Amino acid sequence: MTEAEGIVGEFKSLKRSSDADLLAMQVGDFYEFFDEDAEIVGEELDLKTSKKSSGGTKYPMAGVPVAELTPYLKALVERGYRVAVANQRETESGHVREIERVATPGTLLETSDADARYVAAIVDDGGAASRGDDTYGLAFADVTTGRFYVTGVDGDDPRESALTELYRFDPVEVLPGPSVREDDELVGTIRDRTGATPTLFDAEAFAPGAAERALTEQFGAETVDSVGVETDAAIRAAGAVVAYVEETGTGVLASMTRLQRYRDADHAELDATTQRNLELTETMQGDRSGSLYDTIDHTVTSPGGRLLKEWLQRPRRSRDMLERRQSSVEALAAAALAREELRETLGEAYDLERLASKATHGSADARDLLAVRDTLGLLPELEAVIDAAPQLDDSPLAEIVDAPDRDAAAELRETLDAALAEDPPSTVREGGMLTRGFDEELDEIIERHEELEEWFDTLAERERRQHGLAHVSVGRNKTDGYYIQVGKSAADDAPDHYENVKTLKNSERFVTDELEEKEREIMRLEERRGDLEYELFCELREAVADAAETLQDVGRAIAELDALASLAVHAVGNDWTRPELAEPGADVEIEQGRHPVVEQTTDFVPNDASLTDDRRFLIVTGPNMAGKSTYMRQTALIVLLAQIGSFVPARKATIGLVDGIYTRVGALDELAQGRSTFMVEMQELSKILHSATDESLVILDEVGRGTATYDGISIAWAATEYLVNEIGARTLFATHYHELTALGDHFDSVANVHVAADETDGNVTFLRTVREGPTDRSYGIHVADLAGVPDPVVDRSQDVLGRLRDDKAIDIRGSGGSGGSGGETKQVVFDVQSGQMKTASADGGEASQRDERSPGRTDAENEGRATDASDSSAALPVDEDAEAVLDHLQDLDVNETPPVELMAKVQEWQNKLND
Ligand SMILES: Nc1ncnc2c1ncn2[C@@H]1O[C@H](COP(=O)(O)OP(=O)(O)OP(=O)(O)O)[C@@H](O)[C@H]1O
Repeated sequence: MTEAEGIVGEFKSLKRSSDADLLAMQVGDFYEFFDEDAEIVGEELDLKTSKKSSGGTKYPMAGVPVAELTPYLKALVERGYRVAVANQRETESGHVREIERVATPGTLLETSDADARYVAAIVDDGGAASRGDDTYGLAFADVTTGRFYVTGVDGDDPRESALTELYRFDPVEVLPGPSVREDDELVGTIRDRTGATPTLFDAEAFAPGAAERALTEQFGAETVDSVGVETDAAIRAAGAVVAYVEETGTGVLASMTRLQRYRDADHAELDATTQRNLELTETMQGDRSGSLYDTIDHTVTSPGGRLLKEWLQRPRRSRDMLERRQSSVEALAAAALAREELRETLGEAYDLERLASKATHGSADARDLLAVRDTLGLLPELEAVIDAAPQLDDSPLAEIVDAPDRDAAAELRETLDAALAEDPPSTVREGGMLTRGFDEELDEIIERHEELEEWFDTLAERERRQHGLAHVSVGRNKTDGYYIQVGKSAADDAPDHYENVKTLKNSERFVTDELEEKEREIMRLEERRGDLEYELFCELREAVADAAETLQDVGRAIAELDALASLAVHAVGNDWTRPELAEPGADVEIEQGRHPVVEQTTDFVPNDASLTDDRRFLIVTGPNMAGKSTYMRQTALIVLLAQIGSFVPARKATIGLVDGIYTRVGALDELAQGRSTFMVEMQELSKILHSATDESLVILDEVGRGTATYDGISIAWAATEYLVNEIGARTLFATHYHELTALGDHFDSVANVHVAADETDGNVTFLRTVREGPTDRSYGIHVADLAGVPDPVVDRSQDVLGRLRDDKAIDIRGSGGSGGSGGETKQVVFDVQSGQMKTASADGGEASQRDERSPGRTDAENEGRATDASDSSAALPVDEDAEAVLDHLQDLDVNETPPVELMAKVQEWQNKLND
């Protein structure tokens, strides 16, 4: 077998032993890909492929230098490949190659972006699903920082809760458990919502026994017990993630020191839809810029930024902890100079969590350790800044900086300080990383090395003097080693013991025995120095890895200070105030509140919002574009900000804490996912009606808009009753269905407000002011005009609207309209009973039969009269069919009928009436 055959054969058998998509195998100074892998890599990365002969066959081959593997690996993983990496080791019997790791999206350590990279596992509690009370277990590990979270979700809609958790962590790779992987729809939704790559990991790893073993081995049985990972599914998910991280060989298990179980009782529920609707981390268009996070983020470190984002996505419910954050923000807001000093110091911090993780998997170099040293060194500085400012010193900030194990941190810092050279190279094998005085043997080597260097440095001068040589110099290069170089003109004077090794155009190169001996010595020293330094460096790196937990604590303290300072900066710069926090479920009262994002770019008109016992449910009306959505979102955002411990954009605010914020806002285009907009709207409504409690905040924007007017009104009406009677959530409900404002008269806790607009001589001015009571007009046509709808259409709609208002028949313009024949003008009336247009005779025909007191209005009539629900059936025209429909309607229990069924029924009745 030739060498090449051997290598391709070895490649293939290694490849077979792994389930990776591609294999990069080290062959000397290169990582090589062969055969199909070479073709894929060549194509994906635009890499040149060559041919390697093997057993009469030519195989494609592509290679990258060992030192340059990282960017290639990253690019391949980002394109969705799992890449196994086989390294070459020298043994007495030759090269041995073994797969040491598999790089996958979730275990790719070589990342430069600041966001966390989670690998997640999701486990379905098996057979329980059929009993309708299934539980999902979820685990998340960020291999770049060692963070590890685990949870179990159940409740009414565990599937949705599981998806919400996944959306929140936004993993890059997901390991679906055995039954989840058969659930194509779930796996598809996970992929759609998170963009994570699903990986089918060994089903065995998800088995309860194996998973529990992996978990206790990693974190210790006591930790697992005390953290209370009680559900089987959670243990299975967590165990599988541990096993996966171990199997992919990243070597970061050691940095996963803490198992964090988060309980939902600690957090306010904020589902994926609401996070999107409130544009927390990206806008509805998917831009980061213009999101709440983007607006309020003034952090100066990436861990600080990560933490602030996490706070926004996971608001808290504990008043105590929030008030502590508030006090810190308040102190930082008051002490401007100290705050800036603190931020300046924080700005020098490196990402300790990431560095700890790099140290544990052995990829940290001396510069990384220097970064650890310097960042640890910031702790006393931060403490000094806090100590020196009385406001800060009296605040919880002092405890934050004191929380990590300060002695351990100081000790590690000193060790690193005593060891590391000030400007180390990025290589770890060639010496130069450690400082003098750290190791005696190393010092001796360095000293002797310096002596020899000195000897070489002065050699030319000595030779010149001793042998009277002109034009002599001493140099060193890779091929010739050290040499004495003499200019051509003086070469003849070279002494006899000079041995010529090379002739160049203008000079000759010589060596001497002494020079060669010194050269051998300096090479020996350099090799020894490289080895010794590497050895000592590895010990040092291990000491850092051993202190991973301390580093994570310090990193966390720095992140927290940074996030709090960021909140203070924003509060001061935007005139925000500290909200008063009240009991869960208590009143929300906001004076002169503003929208935190819109106020950045607009001359914002502040508004009050008060959700108190006699007005827990606000119906918000007002013309299109008036500012209803803005008003509702700003209320939700102010509550959210209060629940991360931030100040809020308002003159004054009291926030009764919420256990969750639920929103149903606008129509997202989900048609791509094969669901109709109205179906999505109803699913979101259904989720809210299932999940909200009397401690929740609910924001509904135009529920029911996506269907026929009557269905819409009915659903909105029934949902309101349910929210008021059964749930009692604090709610803001914007609607164009003027009919709903009548609910204010029926329920003590329902109140009407409207966003005001002025109309003078047909010109509408939006006042952006929220006033009590329902609106009287809608101004939809004015908005159409603003939007550039052609004048004839705008004018014509004015005309139609006028006729509708006056209950007059409308003439159908043009010819060939439905029922029209050749150019003749027809008249129609809008029959409010059927929701249909009916052709009218010239004298008003059917129109005259209409019941003038009918309550229903069309969309275009929203500005119309309030409905008196109580007499709405009083004078309906009744024929046999209509009577049957009415009977059905009366018998129907709206609360008990699913929306889809309701739709079908309404459709059926309409058909009947049309017939
Ligand atoms: N209080 C305010 N001060 C200044 N500008 C505002 C205020 N409220 C809303 N706006 C601006 O008014 C515009 C319309 O607001 P918004 O979308 O909230 O209206 P809307 O009543 O919900 O409209 P529609 O009924 O058509 O959905 C937005 O561009 C917004 O920035």
